[in-house]
Parts: sequence; C-alpha cells; structure tokens
Amino acid sequence: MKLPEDFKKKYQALLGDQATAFFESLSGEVQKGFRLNPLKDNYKKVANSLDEPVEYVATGYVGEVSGKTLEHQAGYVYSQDLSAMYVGEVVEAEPGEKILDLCAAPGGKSTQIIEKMANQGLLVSNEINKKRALILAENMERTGARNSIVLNEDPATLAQNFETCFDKIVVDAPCSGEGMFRKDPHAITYWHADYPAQCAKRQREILAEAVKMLAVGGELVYSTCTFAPEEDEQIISWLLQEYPYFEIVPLQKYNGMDSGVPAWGNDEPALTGTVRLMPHHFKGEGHFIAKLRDTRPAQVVKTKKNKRKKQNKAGLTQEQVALWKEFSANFLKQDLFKVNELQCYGDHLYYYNKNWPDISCLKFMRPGLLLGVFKKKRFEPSYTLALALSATETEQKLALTHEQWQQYVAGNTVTVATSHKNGWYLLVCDDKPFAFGKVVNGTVKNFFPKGLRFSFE
Ligand SMILES: C[S@@+](CC[C@H](N)C(=O)[O-])C[C@H]1O[C@@H](n2cnc3c(N)ncnc32)[C@H](O)[C@@H]1O
Repeated sequence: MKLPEDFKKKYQALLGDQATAFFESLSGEVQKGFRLNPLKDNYKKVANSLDEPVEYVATGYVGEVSGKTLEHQAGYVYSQDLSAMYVGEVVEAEPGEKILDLCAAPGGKSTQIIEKMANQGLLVSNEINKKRALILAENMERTGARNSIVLNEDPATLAQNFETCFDKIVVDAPCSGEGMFRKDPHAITYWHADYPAQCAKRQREILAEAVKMLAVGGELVYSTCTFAPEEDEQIISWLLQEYPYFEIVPLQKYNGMDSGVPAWGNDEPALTGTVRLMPHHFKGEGHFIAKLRDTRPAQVVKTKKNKRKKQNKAGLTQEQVALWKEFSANFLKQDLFKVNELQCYGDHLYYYNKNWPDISCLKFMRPGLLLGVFKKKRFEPSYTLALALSATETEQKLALTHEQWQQYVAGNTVTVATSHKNGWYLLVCDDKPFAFGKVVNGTVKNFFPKGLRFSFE
C-alpha cells in the first residue's frame, strides 16, 4: 500500500520504533468480524462458524458473513469490524435507558446498542446524510427491535429538540478515516496533512451539540476510526477543558488494546483511560474510544423549560382501529401493540411508545416500529413487523424450506399444501421469522419488499 509521505513522516515521529510494524499492518490482511443478535430467539442457532469468539464482546466473532443468507436477511448476524464492535460494548446500554447515537449510519453501533436493550427504553439513531439514513433504517429494522427511531437531522436541530434528554450519547464521529485505509484504499486519496485538523473542527462542532442533549449524570462515548491525535486525544482534552464537569471513565483493555497517549493530548494522565485499537497490535482495522461521565450534582443544572411540542395525536380513524384490532386478535397471541400506543402517518401504522419524545417536527426515517399499511378496507402487516416478532408470538406461521426462502426473497410466489387456510402467515425458515406472506389457495403471494429482493443466479 502506498501511504502518503506526510502520513509516514507524522507516524514515524509519533510511533518511533513501532512505526514500521504499524505501516506494514496497513498493508496486511483485512480482519472480518460479525455479531449475533440476542433480540432473536435461539440467536446462536446460525449456520455461521462460531469457533472464534472475541473476548471483549459477548456476541462478537471473527469471520465473514454473506449478505445473501437467511441469517443476514432475518437479522441474526451483522457484519462488523472487530475494533468497531468494542465501541457499542463500552456504551453498556441497559434496558429502559434513553440513548442517542448521533452519527449512526450504517448502524454498526446502533444495532449493537439496541440489541442490549431488550426492547425497553429508546434508542434514537440519527444520520445527517439521507441516503445513509435509509441504509441505517434498513439495518435497524433487521434487528427486529421495537424501541428504535431513526432520524435524518443535523446535530444542532436535534439539540434544539432534545435538551438534556438522553442518559447516554454516542458520537462515532466523521473522521479522517485512517483506520479505513486497509479496508478501503480509496480512503487514502482523501487524506492530506491538514485533513485531521479539519475533521477535528467538525468533531468539536458535533460534540458541542451532543453535550446539550446529555442528561445530568449522563455518559458520552466518543469514537473515531482514525489514529490522528488531533481527532482523538486532543478532542478529549478539548472536551475536558470546555466542559470541566466531565471525567474520563477508564475503559477495560483486553488483549492487544493500547491506552490513549496523554502526551498526544494535553498531558492529562486520565487519557490513559481511553483506548487505541492499533492494527499492528490488535486484530481489527483501528479505532479510538473514550467514555466520559457528567459528574455534576443534579441541583446545579438549570434545565430550561421543555420546548418540545405536545405529542401530535396523529389519530387513527375508527375503521383503522377496528382493522388493527382484528388483525392483532387473529394473528398475535398477546396484545403486543396497544391501541393507545399506535400512531398513523398517512396510511402507515406505527407502534410509538407514549413515553417517547415527540418527533413530529423532525425529519424521520423510522418514527417507531412500522406495523403495517392500511389499504382500502384492509390492513397489510409490514415486513418490519415480521422481523420484530418471534415465532412463538403467533400460531399463524408457515415453515418454508431453504429453497422456498430463496424463491421468496427473490420476489417469487411459493407453492404450499392446499390444506393451509387462506390468509396472512409469518413465514419462518429454520425457525427464523423472515417475512409475511399471504396464502391464497395453496400459493404464498409475495410481499417481500421490492427494494430488498435478491436472487441467487
Ligand atoms: C464514522 S461514520 C458512523 C458509523 C456508524 N456509527 C456505524 O457504526 O455504522 C460517521 C457518520 O457521521 C455522519 N456525518 C457527517 N457529517 C456530519 C455532521 N456534520 N454531523 C453529524 N454527522 C455527520 C456521516 O454521514 C457518517 O455516516
């Protein structure tokens, strides 16, 4: 790999006798990893090899996953760099918390965080770039989580709406991406000697907004996939200086993990509590991670009056309520999504917990869990609802073979025994729910979303 001369000079000076090993590692083999999703029943029952678990993430493994497998399509596995998966872990997300992932696409950290929340609390995943926000929404849907909102806003607009709102905030910042060089050599073409300083300016701007949204006593996780001290230790030094009520929470270091370097920041000894994942020491592409805690006692903080509008009652018509109730009663063993927690946007019906903040004035991609769509005088359950259900939550399920799964995800109909009565079914393969299908006289009509179809030719 041809590294820029300025890059080599810089890291030669910073790393000294370790620089050669570092440069060589950037030309080495990319190390792939993936995580399993404990929101799914029997989540370890996958075709992927689980022979090489990673010690620092309970659901993490070394290995490659294919996008064209049942496990991936149904949300059982998520492909993720081995260093990136330590970020989601140090967040230590708990069920019931309110968490914001501010720079979230494509969703590596968000999927990991929500998988720890057991459908309780709320994760708001935000992405400023619309195209990337769409991919983020797809990845969040695949997890099957019921407590996820995906927004497409800039941090300043969010801060106006979510003042002191979140227990935890993750800023996995846009950065100079030096940890991407090995995986994506194109990333090198963007790099120049001033690039880290330019990125650092943007990181400070993002963090200044993030801080406004953190609840008193909350925790902020900051990470980058770059090695540049300007974007790593120096950003944390800046945060400590601007917001002296923050303290660094020391992170546990596993095999091959390095400490942040105080001399690369403002000499603050606590910077050793941050983590550097360097590819010449650690099996992964490279990351920097820091965790900060707001240490202020609650009484010194003046919380301004909440500017949020009252929840917009996007009410359902009586007919819509009746259609949903009918579907729910016939299809679900329990009343999982109660009428007073439903919200309609146009003809789309969402589950939206009444304790969540109002987002109706924000740009959203996924304002809660999409349950389905009202079409004339009927209700059509959504693909996302299928992924959010476990096979035990309905009697109306239909087991398909792997071949039939392949036909279905490619957009084809599937023939089944005519003894199946007509109507909606949760389609499962290997006990994994993967979509809804409608049986009409022995044929499963295809309702797999058009934009997500894939074939095996
Ligand atoms: C490192 S990536 C996030 C990766 C993601 N957290 C994950 O784990 O999959 C940084 C993201 O920040 C977004 N971004 C770029 N400029 C931004 C800004 N000014 N404010 C907020 N986010 C920004 C980028 O579009 C990008 O998706």
